[in-house]
Amino acid sequence: MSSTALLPLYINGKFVEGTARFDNISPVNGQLICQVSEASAEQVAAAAQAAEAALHGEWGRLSQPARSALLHKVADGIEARFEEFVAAEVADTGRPVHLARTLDVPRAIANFRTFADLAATAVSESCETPQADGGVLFNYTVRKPLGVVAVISPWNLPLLLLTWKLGPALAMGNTVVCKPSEETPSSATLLARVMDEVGIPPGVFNLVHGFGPGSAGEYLTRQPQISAVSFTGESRTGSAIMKAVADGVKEVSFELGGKNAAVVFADADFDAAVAGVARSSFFNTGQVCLCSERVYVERPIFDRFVAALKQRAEALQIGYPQEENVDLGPLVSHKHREKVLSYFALAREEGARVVTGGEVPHFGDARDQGAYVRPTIWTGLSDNARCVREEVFGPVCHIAPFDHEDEVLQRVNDSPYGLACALWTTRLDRAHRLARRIHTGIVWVNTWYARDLRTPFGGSKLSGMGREGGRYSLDFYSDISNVCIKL
Ligand SMILES: NC(=O)c1ccc[n+]([C@@H]2O[C@H](COP(=O)([O-])OP(=O)(O)OC[C@H]3O[C@@H](n4cnc5c(N)ncnc54)[C@H](O)[C@@H]3O)[C@@H](O)[C@H]2O)c1
Ligand SMILES: N/C(=C\C=C\C=O)C(=O)O
Repeated sequence: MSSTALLPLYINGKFVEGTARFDNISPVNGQLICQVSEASAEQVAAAAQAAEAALHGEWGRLSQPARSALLHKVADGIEARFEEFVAAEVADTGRPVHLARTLDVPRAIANFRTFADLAATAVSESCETPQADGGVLFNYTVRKPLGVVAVISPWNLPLLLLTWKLGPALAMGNTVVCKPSEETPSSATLLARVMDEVGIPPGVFNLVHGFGPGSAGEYLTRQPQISAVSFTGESRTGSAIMKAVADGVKEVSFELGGKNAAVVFADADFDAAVAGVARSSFFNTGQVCLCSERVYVERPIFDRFVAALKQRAEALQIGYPQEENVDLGPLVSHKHREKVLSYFALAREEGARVVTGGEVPHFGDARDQGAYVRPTIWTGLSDNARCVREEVFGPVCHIAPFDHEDEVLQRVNDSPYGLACALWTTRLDRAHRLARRIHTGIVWVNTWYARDLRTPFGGSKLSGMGREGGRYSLDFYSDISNVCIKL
């Protein structure tokens, strides 16, 4: 993309420029990728008004099969532009090309197809209530659109997480105003082109770019037409959004931060556990809410595990996105790297032993102007250390030994977050027993980030509110009514 290009907004079926603009900078080499339109408060309001009007137009009259068929066309449109979406995601995030090709873009396609089909095949509940007079009440459930949904998404899996919300929101007949992260505007803008080409009616899908507080994100949460906010991002942002929509009592679905644990028992398949924890700690340069930043290893194998994970971490290839065997790209921005480096410094202050990493790699080429860090492993910190309790959101984990099942369960649950946990053990009786006692929304056993889109996804405590996935998404993105008929 030319550095003089300007990414537009998409409001009521038209591509328009914002009243201001901001730079989109490559995290690979610090170069300007393009400029991005920043939506004004008036433009965000226009998008919300267009979305409300569209509910009462052609879109509101479409049957469920017709709506689902249109969403399959959106998926077809993404497929037709597959490499363009890969390029957009790679440009903004610096991720390996092979990761965008195997995760981000395929999941965007799956998100639309899965929820188009789930909505088209969903059945509703009914029940009969005998009456004292011999009559019967016949009850049945109806799912109606919520209305206008604000979709606010983060930068770590930009297209995947935007479409994870868009798929069900549109499938259930809502209209949307989307505000992707200021760090990753490109793939959302390309999606607007697909929506336009497919013929999604004007106002059904709207895209506004900008920042959070005092910008498009905050403006969007304060629009009276919004019926619900589906947000993924930091926990403190979730709190701010909750305050913004409180007066209007708007529904919210929050997928927030995490400080997830991996627990490796001595009976685990050792090589599988090492490979699994290397993936769960360093995947996407540690920029996944589900990553394991806390690792607990049963004492008999602790030293051997630390040495093996160190070897794995040091073998990871840090490089340009298009390199065949690249494992890690940069962090998403210099600003985010400053946050991660601040935790690298804090860990030393808190007394960590830096097993590997903890610094910026030197390449001797353009990547030195990027936002790279080395994959990092700490040991030796107490459970109360900030680096063990606070989300870093980078390629880093702290490994601690444990001796007993009840001890490690207490330590895993001793967190203000409750998103995910990965257990590595061949004792499946123990895995089942622990899984129901771990306070997270997701527990993986001998795997990590394996996803079935029909399952509930979300976290407890500071990790979120509500569940999305399968029927949970159909329910969240619906206004559910009971109809009761006296027969
Ligand atoms: N639970 C999950 O499924 C999940 C998934 C991905 C990321 N995350 C979390 O997201 C965070 C990283 O993403 P991020 O840095 O983009 O998060 P962030 O909260 O800084 O920003 C997320 C989005 O919210 C917008 N925003 C910020 N402040 C806002 C406000 N006051 N009102 C309205 N919108 C606002 C941003 O512009 C962006 O589009 C990490 O904490 C990570 O754990 C969670
Ligand atoms: N919501 C999902 C992933 C979240 C990743 C967090 O960074 C998903 O896979 O559907």
